[in-house]
Amino acid sequence: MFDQLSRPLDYAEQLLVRFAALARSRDNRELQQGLAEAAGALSGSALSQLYLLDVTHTQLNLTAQWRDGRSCSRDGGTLSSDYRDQQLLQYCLTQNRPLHIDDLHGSLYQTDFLPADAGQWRCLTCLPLQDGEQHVSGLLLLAGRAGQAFQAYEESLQLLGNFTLQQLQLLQHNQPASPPLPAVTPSTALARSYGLIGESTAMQRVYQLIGKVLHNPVTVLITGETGTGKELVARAIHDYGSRRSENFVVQNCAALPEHLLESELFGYRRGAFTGADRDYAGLIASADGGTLFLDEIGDMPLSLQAKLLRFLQESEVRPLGSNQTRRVDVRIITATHQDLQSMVSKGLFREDLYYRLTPFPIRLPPLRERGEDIALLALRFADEACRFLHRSPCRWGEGTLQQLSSYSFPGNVRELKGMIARALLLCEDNLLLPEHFNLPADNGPATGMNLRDRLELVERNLLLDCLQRNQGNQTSAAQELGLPRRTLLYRMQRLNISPADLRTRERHHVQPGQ
Ligand SMILES: Nc1ncnc2c1ncn2[C@@H]1O[C@H](COP(=O)(O)OP(=O)(O)OP(=O)(O)O)[C@@H](O)[C@H]1O
Repeated sequence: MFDQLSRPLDYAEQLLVRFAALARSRDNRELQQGLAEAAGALSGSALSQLYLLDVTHTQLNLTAQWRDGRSCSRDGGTLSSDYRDQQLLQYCLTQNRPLHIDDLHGSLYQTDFLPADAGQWRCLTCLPLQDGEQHVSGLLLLAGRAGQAFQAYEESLQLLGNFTLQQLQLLQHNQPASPPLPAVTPSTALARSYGLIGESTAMQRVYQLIGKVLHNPVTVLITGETGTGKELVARAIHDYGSRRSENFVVQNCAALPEHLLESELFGYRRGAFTGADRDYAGLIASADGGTLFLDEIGDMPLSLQAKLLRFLQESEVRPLGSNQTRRVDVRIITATHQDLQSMVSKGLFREDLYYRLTPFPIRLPPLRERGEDIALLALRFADEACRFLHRSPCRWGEGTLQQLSSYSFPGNVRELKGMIARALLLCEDNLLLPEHFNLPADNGPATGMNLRDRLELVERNLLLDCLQRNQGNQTSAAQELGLPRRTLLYRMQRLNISPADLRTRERHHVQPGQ
């Protein structure tokens, strides 16, 4: 474990001291901060961060940070981040594999979860951490401004991190139960809601549908706008179904370029392509006996769709570079915010795959169709957040919940959850008032576009601007954006940007900057 270190005995001694200090700690925050500090001090990294998953395992929160020799957990206001937008963090969590990046400038991954830094971050190591039940529940991240090798610390810091997570679990078990929620009496409906919040008729219908597929392996397609809880439903089907003791594996099909997605899903043999330095079984094989959740299935490239269809028909995988197939028993759940049927009619999605994926669709209603759930969700999220922040339960000022309930939430439940977390940090004396939610005066669904559509529009315009500035030269545009060229091409393909778009734009627009 210590063979790559220059002074292994000194290091082992310091490591023991840190283990002992963490074992003595009886306070959640102190434990988390203690781990971040220990990881930074032991590895000599300029930055160390600890991320922990919330109880639903869908939200990743930055809970402790140690930077340049001091703790700074409160630096950036709220430190929560939705990890689905952070491919690097998501990769380590869902694959349970450490990731080392020596040169962040040439990397494919976004790293905007790192604090802004004048000197810029050069290298990074991200380690998945497991709790007492061997579930991946957090991440320990190290970053440096100079080229440093953190690999040597991987094993020992992972042990220290796993130990800390187990200590946190022990502390939690010993804590008294939190007081009951005001005004919300748990109803029988909640008991049948598979961990999801909502008592509206629309959500009751969703619970009924979930109940129908728990104990059979039918393929399920979950549709709905962004942030409506699609992944949560997929997890519920797995967690409450007969496969719960096996793996639940998640892959976002929009998160990786085609060739990477293919090798992630189907695996590869050593030497199958440059960089394949070992055998890798792939996600489908690792979900054997369990469930594979393919999010954003509408973004899966056509050639890969053919391969997925073959897998669905034959239940066999063949890793890249291998001529041997392996039989697997995997339940597939897919999700999309797109209209797959119209994609089929436009030739963007295979019709045969569409029929294979949709024997049992579940549509998740947007929050504006179940306004009566908003207050319930808000109360529960506020309670969870107070517990997380070690505060007593908050109070709600007059009219606050009513005002919240009349907002149309383009970002759905995710937006509501973020709003509550922010309001709790802004409020005084634990009293939530309408002004803490920063709701726009007029919030009609005026544009008809949801958050994702709006973000895509911004990204599309940004890429077109940059391409136009570089006279359509993709290499220079990629350089200006600090992206590898293949990432730029991949994003252009996703956003349907073609040379014709650029020509049309040139005819109708003045040059950017003029
Ligand atoms: N009914 C619900 N009860 C409790 N929490 C919910 C519910 N619906 C969504 N959430 C929370 O909202 C956030 C977004 O949920 P989730 O990621 O499952 O949505 P999604 O539809 O898969 O989003 P995307 O389309 O962006 O992938 C998560 O933090 C999740 O825990």
